[in-house]
This record gives sequence, structure tokens and C-alpha cells, in this order.
Amino acid sequence: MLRIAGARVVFAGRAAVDDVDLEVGRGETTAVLGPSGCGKSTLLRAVAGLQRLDGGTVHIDGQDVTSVPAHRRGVGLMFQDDALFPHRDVAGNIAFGLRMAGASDAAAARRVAELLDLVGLAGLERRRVATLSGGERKRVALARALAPAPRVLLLDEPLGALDRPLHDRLLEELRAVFSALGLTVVYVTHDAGEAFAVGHRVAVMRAGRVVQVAQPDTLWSQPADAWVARFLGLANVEEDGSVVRVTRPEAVRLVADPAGGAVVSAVERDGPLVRLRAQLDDGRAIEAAATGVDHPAPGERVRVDIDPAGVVEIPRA
Ligand SMILES: Nc1ncnc2c1ncn2[C@@H]1O[C@H](COP(=O)(O)OP(=O)(O)OP(=O)(O)O)[C@@H](O)[C@H]1O
Repeated sequence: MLRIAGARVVFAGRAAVDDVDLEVGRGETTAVLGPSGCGKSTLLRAVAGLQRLDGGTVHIDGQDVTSVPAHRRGVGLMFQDDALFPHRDVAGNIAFGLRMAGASDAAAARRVAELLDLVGLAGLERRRVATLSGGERKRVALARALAPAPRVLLLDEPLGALDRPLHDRLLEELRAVFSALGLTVVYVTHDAGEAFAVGHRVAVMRAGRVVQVAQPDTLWSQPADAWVARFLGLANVEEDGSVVRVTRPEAVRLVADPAGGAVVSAVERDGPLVRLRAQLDDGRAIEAAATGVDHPAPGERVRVDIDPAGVVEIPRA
């Protein structure tokens, strides 16, 4: 549905997007994940037609849209800053794109009601957007992006700056809407957890380039290199001669043992998981993830058991 080939954007002699190829299938959500400044937003803006490409092409549904202006590409956009029109009410915001496309009053009103239903805000047509809660604003921004039935939906850190419970709830709602409507989605985020939660596939970007595209489980078990592994939050990365050895934390078990070779240095609960760190007697550190409440405490001496199935060795480039 979306095909980006050889995309390149140069700012002041530096490539912000550097020879990027990416394909997103119909009904698929691809998360674009990378650190601040890696070029995610620039890539998304290029797909939207808000940023001119210095090289490469963008095809949507088989059509070359590289030179097509943004408003004729059939893409929907949602940004972190919802950019709602403050002086219009909810209906006026959602109907904006429909009006631009020449929809009649009646058709626009029907579509607005349908979208408000979809995002769980039925009946809020006449509310001023300034009086909406943060979560309601996000839902209106989504409804507005979806109103003209875009061929591809593009989201740039749409849930940035929300508190965690609201963030998690809206993420779930977004996923439900993507799947109910069979949308083709590109979702930009710097957060690996969010990318894993939303993406059928995740494209990892570094310094303007896409360095790996894979399903979440594949990324987690076979990161392309040490940088990707660390960026995903895998801490047990050893670069050793010609290989990088990554040991997933869930394959590491710290077992209380007075004769063990390590001491627990930190224990931190994160929802159903407990993250533990231990200092080995040889000076190295190791991270483990456990479930349940029966885990060793900080200061306790432990033995380190590693399930070899959770260790991957990647040849170094
Ligand atoms: N209009 C511009 N002019 C000059 N440089 C730009 C422009 N837009 C972006 N850049 C630079 O291009 C690089 C990529 O920026 P981009 O916003 O795409 O990164 P990002 O991955 O989306 O980062 P963040 O997560 O912080 O938003 C950065 O170094 C940025 O400073």
C-alpha cells in the first residue's frame, strides 16, 4: 500500500533521511522507531508530502505520489501537538478536511457523527475544543485524521506527553481502531515499548537510515547489531572479537546462593515484571527479568543461571 524507495532528505549538506526503503502492506501498522534526531519525523513528513525529497520515490496504492501535493495524497495525519483549531467546535475540527474536499453539510454531519461514535465521543459535536480533556483532544485529532478516509494514516508521536494510564488506554484504543478499519498505518515513536505494542513490524532508524525492519519478537530475539539491541533496552550486550553476544534478561535467573558468583545490586518492579541487576565478582554487570514476588533482594549473593535459548550471537559487521 505504501512503498518508500531510496528516500533521501538533505538539510544543509547533511542527510536527515539517507537512502530509506520501506514498504507497508495494506492493513498493516509499521512502527518507525529511533532516537531523537534520527530522521523519523522527516521521513513521515516526506511521505505526507510536507517535506520535499532530495532523492527517491513514494508510492501509495501503486500511484507515484512523489510530486503530488500533500492534500491530494490521501493520507491522514496525527501529531503529538494535536493542532486542533481552537476557535472551531469538535464537529468543525473533524469536518475540516471533508469541507475542503467539498462535502455537503448533511454528508459532513453524518460522517462526523460516525467518527465520534468510533472514537467514543458520540454527542460531543458542539463542544469547544478548549474545554476537552487531553484524552478527548487525542480522540478528536484521530477522528479528524480519519474523516476523509485516508489511504494511509501517519502518526508522529501521537501519544507523547500523556500520563502513563491515559497513554496506555489510548494506545489500546488506537490499535482497536486501526484493526477495526483495516488501516494502513505508519506510527513514529522513540519508545520501544510503544513500537512493540502498536507495530505488526517495527522499522528501527539510526542517523537517517533504517537499520532493521522486523516483527517485535524477531527484533527482541535477533537484533541486527549491538546498537539496536541496546536501543531496544537489552542491557546484556557483550562485544567480543568478531561477535556480539546478546543475552535476553528473561533468560537470566538470579538464584539466592551463598556460594554464588554475583551480588544483586538493584531490584525494580515494572508491572508484572521485576527487573534485577547483579554485579558479578569479575566486575561485569548482568540484568535479569523475573515474574512473581519470589526474587532475591538487593545485597543478596546469587548464582546466575542462563537459559542458552535466550542467548544470540550476531557476527560483527
Ligand atoms: N527544516 C529543517 N532544517 C534543518 N534541519 C532539520 C530540519 N528538520 C529537521 N532537521 C534536522 O534533521 C534531523 C532529523 O530530524 P527529525 O525531526 O526528522 O528527527 P526525529 O527522529 O523525528 O527526532 P525527534 O524524535 O526528536 O522528533 C535532525 O538533526 C534535525 O535537526
